[in-house]
Amino acid sequence: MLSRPHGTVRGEGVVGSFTDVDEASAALRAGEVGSLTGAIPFDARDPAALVAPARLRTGEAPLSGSAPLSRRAVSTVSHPDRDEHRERIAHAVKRIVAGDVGKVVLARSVDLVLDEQIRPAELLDALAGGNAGHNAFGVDLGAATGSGSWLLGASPEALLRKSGSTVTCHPYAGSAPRSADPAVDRATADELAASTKDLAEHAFVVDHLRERLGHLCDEVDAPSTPQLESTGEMWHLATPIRATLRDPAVTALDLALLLGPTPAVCGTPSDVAAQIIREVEGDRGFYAGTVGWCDAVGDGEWMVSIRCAELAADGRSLRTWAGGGIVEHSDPQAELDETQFKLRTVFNALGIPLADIVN
Ligand SMILES: C=C(O[C@@H]1C=C(C(=O)O)C=C[C@H]1O)C(=O)O
Repeated sequence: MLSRPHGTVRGEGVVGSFTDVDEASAALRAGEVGSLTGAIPFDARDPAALVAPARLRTGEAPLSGSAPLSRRAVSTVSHPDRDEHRERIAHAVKRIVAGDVGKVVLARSVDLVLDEQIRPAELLDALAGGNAGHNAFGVDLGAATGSGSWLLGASPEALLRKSGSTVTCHPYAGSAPRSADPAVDRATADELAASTKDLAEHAFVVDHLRERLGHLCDEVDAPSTPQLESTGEMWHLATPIRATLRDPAVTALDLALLLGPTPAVCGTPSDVAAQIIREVEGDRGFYAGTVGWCDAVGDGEWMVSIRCAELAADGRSLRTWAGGGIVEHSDPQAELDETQFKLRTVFNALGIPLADIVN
């Protein structure tokens, strides 16, 4: 299920499931399945959770959402701890200065155990209620992987949307926290829009998308300056990109594999950044991959899987993540703080104070 400001897409029933993205793509192309929905991990070679639903229901209004839940955390542990995350950032800055990589996105995860079980639909509604666009997604990972877990989130970032020969992307990169004080909130946003460090961090993503889209599209239109956009918790720099495919038969799923993971969640050059992330963080699972859908004619929408959590089959254990782009002028403490603010999306939906993180 994907809730977006322009409507909701819901897969109902399962007629097939795939852990191999290429097999899924081939089945769609051959007409063996009518549509695909689900999640692709950060490393697309790892098992995906894609299903062919019996029915793809489109065109419903965005989820109206609910108030936050009011759960308590029995335990809340961060991997790595804050000191180590700062050290990792300082080390990444050294590698950037040494010329090994231009940008790399480093993330940390937080494991929570709740006092009481939650149902995936409850968390989905709370996530949708936490942002003005009612962005939210929920993917049953068990349908393809057998794990019985769900990936649930409120990502504001569209990797791509494809309709006919038109592709739009809406990358986010460059971040600052929202404030309850309107004057502070505005000043923070203005500072972000003028920050050379954040503009540079953002440009890596737009350059990547221009280059990748250029392989398949005649025209790629993007404004030269990003715009400010907000979620309930964060301000971001965002760029609306629009391109026209030479061959409209290219599917939204093909495009998701071509475009992601972008330097908003990986880095530049992509292969070097991905290697650093694997060495430093290990396996990211479904975090920073993509979730979405693709129909029989290849239209669809795929979101970047951030501001999300994996809810285990027991309904009480969750893992959430937050990361940030590291560039030459990144400050380890500011980057650590940024991950704290980003973690609020899931913590706020659960009704758990961030201060509950023990390390
Ligand atoms: C990596 C995350 O967010 C991404 C990184 C951003 C940044 O570094 O400024 C901004 C938005 C997202 O593209 C996350 O939320 O975990």
